[in-house]
Amino acid sequence: MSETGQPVLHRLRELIEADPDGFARKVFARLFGASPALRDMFPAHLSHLREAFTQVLDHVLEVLPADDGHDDLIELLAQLGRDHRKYGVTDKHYDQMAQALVTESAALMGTEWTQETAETVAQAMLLTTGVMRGAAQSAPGPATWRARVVQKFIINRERAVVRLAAVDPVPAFHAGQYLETRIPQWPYQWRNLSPAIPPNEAGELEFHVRAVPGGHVSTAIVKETAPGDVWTFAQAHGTLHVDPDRPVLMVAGGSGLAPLRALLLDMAQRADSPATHLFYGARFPGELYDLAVLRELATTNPWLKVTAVVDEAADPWWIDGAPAPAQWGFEIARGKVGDIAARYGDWSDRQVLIAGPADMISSTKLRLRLAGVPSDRMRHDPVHH
Ligand SMILES: NC(=O)C1=CN([C@@H]2O[C@H](COP(=O)(O)OP(=O)(O)OC[C@H]3O[C@@H](n4cnc5c(N)ncnc54)[C@H](O)[C@@H]3O)[C@@H](O)[C@H]2O)C=CC1
Repeated sequence: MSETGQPVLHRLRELIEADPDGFARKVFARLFGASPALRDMFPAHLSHLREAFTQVLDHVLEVLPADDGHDDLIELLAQLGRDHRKYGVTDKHYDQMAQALVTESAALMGTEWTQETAETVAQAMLLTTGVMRGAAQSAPGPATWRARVVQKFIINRERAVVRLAAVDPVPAFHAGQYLETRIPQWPYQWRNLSPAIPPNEAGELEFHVRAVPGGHVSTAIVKETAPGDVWTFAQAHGTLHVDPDRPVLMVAGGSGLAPLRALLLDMAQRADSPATHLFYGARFPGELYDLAVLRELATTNPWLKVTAVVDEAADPWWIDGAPAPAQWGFEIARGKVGDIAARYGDWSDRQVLIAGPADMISSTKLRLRLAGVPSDRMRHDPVHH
């Protein structure tokens, strides 16, 4: 960035900050005016999109004139470019976006818009969209791929297990990662879902889903998904993994078991799996439906130990006829799964993997840190509150 460029981008940032959403609205109006078909690729309500857009733009205008942070900015923009492939965004749209950004910046800067200002702003916007476009172009594999629902099991009124078979070639991903997922009932919504089995050559996928209160997509999966539905997947993300040279502590809350289960199934196929203790928590005994599978895994894999944890001793009326978890032979503790795990023993030499609801992840981390586990040895997926 040239020295004269710095104040220009600072000034533009300041002007946008006065009404970021208004600026975003005008940029998108211009963009969708140039490419009406693009509007159809996004959800009906664009407030989230505008919010994400203004955050990124603010970050760009802050970091570009700064002395450092450029590498992280480039990586962020590259990731954003790869993320946008699933919306059908093409090269032409990046040109239109850069143009819309420059035109709206000019309108906002009014009399401050000189030839030099114009050049600085155009350069910044072309760099931003150029990095996104470049990353999208060089991303390996297709933007999206599909799989068909072949089976669905209703566990109880809130939970279901869904099995799918891929209809397209499956891009490489690892056990423990999560996939950007779209279901036909909510065609514009993407959600991150963690497969509960490792990727395999047959292209089989399995998901364990709880209909979270107010969650449209998870509720549709539990209530409406049926064999024959075609789901669309985009990128795989996440860095949950097991290092073979250190014993493992896993803490799973509810459907957070999914990625850890995929890792355990993967570990069961290897010879060098480290000693692993899994704490599997649910609110009620009747929700510990996966203990049968874990029993089988633990029986054939002596490195695995499982402790089941429940919040409540008895099931509510709506959990009816679930098998009693004691029959699987695991110890069953009562309390919050993270508290029980932290109190159970000395984990200071362990690598720790945590998955589950956001509050469960943060409280489990805190407990374990107080119990002597270094933070940098605990892994979990990004948490969105
Ligand atoms: N990769 C991951 O980390 C995954 C995360 N999830 C997340 O899990 C959630 C769904 O899980 P559910 O089955 O509904 O779990 P749930 O609400 O039934 O809770 C299950 C366990 O988490 C513990 N827990 C819940 N809230 C807690 C809190 N505030 N503090 C401490 N412990 C708490 C409970 O004690 C229980 O043992 C969704 O929000 C979903 O996004 C789901 C799959 C994968």
